[in-house]
Amino acid sequence: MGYETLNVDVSNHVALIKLDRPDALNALNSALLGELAKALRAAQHNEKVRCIVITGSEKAFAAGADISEMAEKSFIDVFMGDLFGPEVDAILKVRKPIIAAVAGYALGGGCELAMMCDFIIAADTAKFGQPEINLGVVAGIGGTQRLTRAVGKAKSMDMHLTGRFMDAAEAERSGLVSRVVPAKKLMDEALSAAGKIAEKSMVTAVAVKEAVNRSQEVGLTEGLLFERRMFNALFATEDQTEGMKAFVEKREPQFRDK
Ligand SMILES: CCCCCCCCCCCCC[C@H](O)CC(=O)SCCNC(=O)CCNC(=O)[C@H](O)C(C)(C)COP(=O)(O)OP(=O)(O)OC[C@H]1O[C@@H](n2cnc3c(N)ncnc32)[C@H](O)[C@@H]1OP(=O)(O)O
Repeated sequence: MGYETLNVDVSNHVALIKLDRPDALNALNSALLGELAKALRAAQHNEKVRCIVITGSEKAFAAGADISEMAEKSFIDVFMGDLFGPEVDAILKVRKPIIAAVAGYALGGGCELAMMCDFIIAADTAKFGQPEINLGVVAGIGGTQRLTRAVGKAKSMDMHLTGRFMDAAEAERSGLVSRVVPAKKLMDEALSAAGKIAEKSMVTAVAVKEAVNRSQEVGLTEGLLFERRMFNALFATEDQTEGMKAFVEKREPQFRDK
């Protein structure tokens, strides 16, 4: 499947999706977003794919929505056209784990895209920001909500109001990213993590993703109940039987549930 604005490669049960608009620092225009939605749907439906990695270039994961494209839009265009709504639905419907491998700029929609992934591995060159205020808008696909949940009100308010960027070290300290690696090792680290996930039980990985995401949506009591029902349910799977039997028999499990 050919793409104009992405490079997609599937190997070792991992789909690597590389944003490829280098001249615009991977600015997220409608063409790229349409192709990204298509690539994510393809990865979700491809039985060979068990984990997804989204990355950009050394200089930019994505420098945000494409400003030149947005500059032409009116209120009616964005309000009645549900600008970016379908694309956001596309990524949030993906049940397989998605890792964001971020080097360089992840700004505005680029930071929001990374935060919609399940976790972020950052190069030491990564710079995160929600500088929409400079353009006369607020973040439009989750920046004020997900960044605040990730790093707390103070830092989120600071970044949204001043438009300042957060470097990789601050992003790790703040809990926005799960780990920081030297830029040259970013892809090795991200693909290694994705490979490890791909070796796990698929049904269990999907359950983990749903349970952890639910913690961002509900209170503790409801979240604990959801987790408990998910734990109970997995005892109905062959992977739970195989996983626990393999441990007792001191051998590697051979997971099979999709
Ligand atoms: C299917 C799944 C998808 C699910 C997720 C959906 C995502 C949807 C995305 C839309 C989100 C909308 C809501 C969002 O909150 C709104 C925004 O994102 S607003 C944009 C926020 N970003 C910015 O404000 C950053 C703008 N860029 C800069 O400040 C600077 O470029 C920089 C990043 C600091 C780098 O500076 P420099 O190194 O000096 O480089 P240049 O500025 O010269 O840039 C090089 C080249 O790239 C072009 N460019 C850079 N950023 C953008 C951009 N955001 N849009 C368009 N073009 C951009 C720049 O114009 C230069 O091009 P040239 O002039 O050389 O032709």
